[in-house]
Amino acid sequence: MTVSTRPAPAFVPSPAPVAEAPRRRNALLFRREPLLLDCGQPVNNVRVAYHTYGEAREEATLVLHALTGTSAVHEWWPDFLGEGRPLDPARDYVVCANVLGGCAGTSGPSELPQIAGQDAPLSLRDMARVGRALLEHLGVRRVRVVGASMGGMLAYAWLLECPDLVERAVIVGAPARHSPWAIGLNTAARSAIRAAPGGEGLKVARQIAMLSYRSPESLALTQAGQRRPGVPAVTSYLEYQGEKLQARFCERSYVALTGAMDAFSPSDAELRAVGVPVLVVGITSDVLYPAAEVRACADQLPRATYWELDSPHGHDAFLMDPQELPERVGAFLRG
Ligand SMILES: CC(=O)SCCNC(=O)CCNC(=O)[C@H](O)C(C)(C)COP(=O)(O)OP(=O)(O)OC[C@H]1O[C@@H](n2cnc3c(N)ncnc32)[C@H](O)[C@@H]1OP(=O)(O)O
Ligand SMILES: N[C@@H](CCO)C(=O)O
Repeated sequence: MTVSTRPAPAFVPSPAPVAEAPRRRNALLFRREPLLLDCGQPVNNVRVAYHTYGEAREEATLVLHALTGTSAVHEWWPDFLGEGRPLDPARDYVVCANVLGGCAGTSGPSELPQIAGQDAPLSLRDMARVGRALLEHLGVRRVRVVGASMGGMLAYAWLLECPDLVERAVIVGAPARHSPWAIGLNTAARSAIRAAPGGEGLKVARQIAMLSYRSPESLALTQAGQRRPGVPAVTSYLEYQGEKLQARFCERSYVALTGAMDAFSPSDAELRAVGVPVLVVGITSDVLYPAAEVRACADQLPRATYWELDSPHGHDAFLMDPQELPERVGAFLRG
């Protein structure tokens, strides 16, 4: 593994946003042959919601979103997408799809099989196979993959499941497998959902998760003191974040996607067989996926470059405080 210590190349982002309002589209896939899920269940007619940016080409950059993300990259990663940025629609064909089992347009648990009255478990490899079908639908033959958080774990799944398609990958703030700590946090979140279905549990799940997406230092910087008399700022912050997620996300998707992440467990041999260059980025204050853990996974990849984003803001620093991350990613993608 190479550890990158070089200063990033000069990069001057344009202040201009993406020019046209991008439109979400749907593709109906697996109409004839079903998708065979890893759990053994077949699924026909999988709807995939996706955004594209730039002119259609046979080579694309595929962006993989995080747990509660959507295909609308322009909404959640503006530092990365746009003129002069690492994903530049004037130069690149950028594709992002909502994952199988999500709740932002792609077929979710209510449209997928059940086993013994429970939603069938989904895997990250199932999601990669659906992504491959979308690329075929779009006429894309080769991709550079960029994913953060759950999207980073999904990038590992792409490397293993579709090695013929991926020419390089960027993995930000993600391990190849969940630690007991990460599974424990998700277990507590799912327990909250099961204990209080209908929305209250999802709010608690988000509060638990938010603590793992920030850091002690970040909360000390942003949520010290009281918001209103007698109410610690962090308490009202977590309550508000719980309300916000409950308004925009689905608890069955939350259970399905966290379950898929927890179950993903590629072998060391699979990781050692990855043949393409991969940029792996750890975040110094990430308490969910500590940088050492992210780096240890990079160590398994024969052609990995590792770099660390130095931020006090924890796991979500890739969204809140990316600093020179866009330049690093842009330079790596350009090869
Ligand atoms: C790769 C991917 O796909 S990532 C997917 C992207 N995910 C999303 O876009 C959805 C998830 N969003 C997030 O995780 C966050 O919004 C982030 C990381 C993007 C930004 O985090 P932050 O800068 O801390 O902003 P965050 O949204 O957490 O908090 C700010 C909000 O909390 C409110 N707030 C802040 N402090 C408090 C407080 N003490 N009490 C109550 N409310 C508070 C603010 O008023 C603001 O409200 P608004 O959202 O209505 O404007
Ligand atoms: N905060 C982001 C990243 C979590 O991994 C999300 O809600 O999807």
